Amino acid sequence: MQCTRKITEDITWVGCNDRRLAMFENIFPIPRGVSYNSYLIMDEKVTLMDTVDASATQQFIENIDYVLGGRAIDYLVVQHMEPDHCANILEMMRRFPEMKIVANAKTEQMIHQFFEVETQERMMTVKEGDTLSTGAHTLHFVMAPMVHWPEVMVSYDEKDKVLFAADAFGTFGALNGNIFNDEIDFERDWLADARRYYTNIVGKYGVQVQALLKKAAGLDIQMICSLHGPVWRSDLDFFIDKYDKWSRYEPEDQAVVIFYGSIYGHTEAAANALAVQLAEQGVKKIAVYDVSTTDVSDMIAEAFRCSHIVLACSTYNGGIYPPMENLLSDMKALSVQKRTVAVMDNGTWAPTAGKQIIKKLEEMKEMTVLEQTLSIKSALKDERADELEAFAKQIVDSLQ
Ligand SMILES: Cc1cc2nc3c(=O)[nH]c(=O)nc-3n(C[C@H](O)[C@H](O)[C@H](O)COP(=O)(O)O)c2cc1C
Repeated sequence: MQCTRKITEDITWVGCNDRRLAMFENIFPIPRGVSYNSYLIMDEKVTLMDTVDASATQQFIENIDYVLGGRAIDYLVVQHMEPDHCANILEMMRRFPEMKIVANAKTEQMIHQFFEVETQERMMTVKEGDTLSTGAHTLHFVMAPMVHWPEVMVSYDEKDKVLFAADAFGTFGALNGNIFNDEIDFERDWLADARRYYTNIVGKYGVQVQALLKKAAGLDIQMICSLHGPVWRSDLDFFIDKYDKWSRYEPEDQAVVIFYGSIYGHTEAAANALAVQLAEQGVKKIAVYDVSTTDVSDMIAEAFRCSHIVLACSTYNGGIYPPMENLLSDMKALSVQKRTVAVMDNGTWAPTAGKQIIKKLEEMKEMTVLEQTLSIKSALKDERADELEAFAKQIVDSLQ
């Protein structure tokens, strides 16, 4: 049974949903699944925009067969060579022997790396600024290197004013029939996953995302069709603003997130006491996470969202408690920067985690480490309430 939706008069979503995959890229948990989006442009010439993951081939074929109604595909535009989008290139080549692959030179090279295939007669190589007319529609190709991978390009359809955005503006989460942003409550149900997708997958490449946003600003875009998640056809500025903020590493909220790493619960108790102290001093919407039980991708997303981060950590074999060390190394790898950080540590004989955490923060860009640290010997005692209050106050002062 086909499962498609019309996006415009000529363009149809022929993508697929995956609610079976547990880990996207075999690393990110996706309890809400994911969609692999692909789009068919029915014009004088028929164009397919990317394909889908190998696991979704059967549904994908049913979708395109239905929309094609016996016609053949003339062009396959390959915007991104990650296997969740390119896995069906060979299948399309076999089914449509006259079909040309429209892609840039880097993409062609990757096709040969991934597949055993002869492309000489099949390639239509494009570069920045090139166009492809399919009849009423004209696609403009815009290179977007490292807006996830080096070969990435996006395509702008002049007629329907659609930006086919490759992985940009994507999100985790399978589509539940409602594929348009105005059919869902994006902010309530999708934003956290969109943030987690962006920050963990593209977060490192803020400079390249900024370059793409600048190029896109010159286009009259009425619709954004990403390779994952909903199609945007209204309120585009909401999502573009998020991308702008995330790629400039500006926090979305003046807010405090506490990440604690605790073996036996005493550092956890201190983190909870700090959260209460912050609340008493007027801070709202405080977030607290246990680094041992929270997926690091969720914490990265929260680090991008919040202006202030508290790291509270037990010392472990003379080092930083490993789940906290993992978070710190991910923060550095994904270029988390421009945050204010307060550090609290614990140790029963030589609490050194705090110093080591600060050293790691110094390796990141523009991190402001608050002067006052709080070092605990095994358990935080009531007699140190004033110290905890002062530790909280410096955070509150820096929030203003
Ligand atoms: C395997 C292990 C290694 C530890 N290594 C150190 C250490 O090197 N230095 C230290 O001062 N405390 C060390 N500790 C003590 C922890 O930091 C201790 O659990 C903490 O002081 C109490 O806080 P918690 O209940 O939050 O874990 C270690 C504890 C464990 C279980």
